Amino acid sequence: MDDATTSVVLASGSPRRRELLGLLGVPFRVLTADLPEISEHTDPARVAEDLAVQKARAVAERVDGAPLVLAADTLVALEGAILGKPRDAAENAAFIRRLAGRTHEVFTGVAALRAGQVTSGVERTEVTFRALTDAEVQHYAASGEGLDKAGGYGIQALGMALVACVNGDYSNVVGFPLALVTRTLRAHGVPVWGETSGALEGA
Ligand SMILES: Cc1cn([C@H]2C[C@H](O)[C@@H](COP(=O)(O)OP(=O)(O)OP(=O)(O)O)O2)c(=O)[nH]c1=O
Repeated sequence: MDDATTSVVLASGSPRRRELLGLLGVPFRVLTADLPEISEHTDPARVAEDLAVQKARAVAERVDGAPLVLAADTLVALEGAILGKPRDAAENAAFIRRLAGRTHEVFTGVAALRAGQVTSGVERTEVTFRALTDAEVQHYAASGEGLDKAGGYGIQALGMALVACVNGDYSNVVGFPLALVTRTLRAHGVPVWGETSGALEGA
């Protein structure tokens, strides 16, 4: 397969997504587009998928040739409410207080677009926070770690200390569900881990 059909553009400014896509051994470049994260949907799974498609489309408009443009969007849902990124430390503390002692869902939508053809999917993981004291909530919010993250926490760093249990794909919580991304890349003919076409038939 030549380079034109296997080249991948990651439509994301997230360092986590860059790192996780790197684990799959897929060469890629990064291109981002600023867009307001607004969806006409209300169901969290549909919102995450829709925003991923919007991000992929916005970047695809700016690329030459026909690379595969890959985008993702992560959000946290608690009892029907969607928690995006907190505006400041006070809102971050409010998010963490709401999540404490409860189970919430993390949805990441993944979209892949090439030459106007888009495929998309969504992954869901349940995360349960342990009960937290007010001092713990304040300590975490003051760290600033959660400010650029959906739900106001990062499970891959200090936020790990808030978590009692994870049910589902861990990489989905970090923002890039590797099993779904692998399936998506293969469906578009992009080899993962240096495999040759057909080497992992049916995987
Ligand atoms: C819940 C959780 C989210 N996150 C991150 C993943 C996403 O980067 C971010 C959610 O915001 P997104 O809007 O999904 O992504 P982004 O703005 O960081 O990057 P881009 O749109 O350019 O791709 O929250 C973690 O890193 N750890 C976590 O535990």
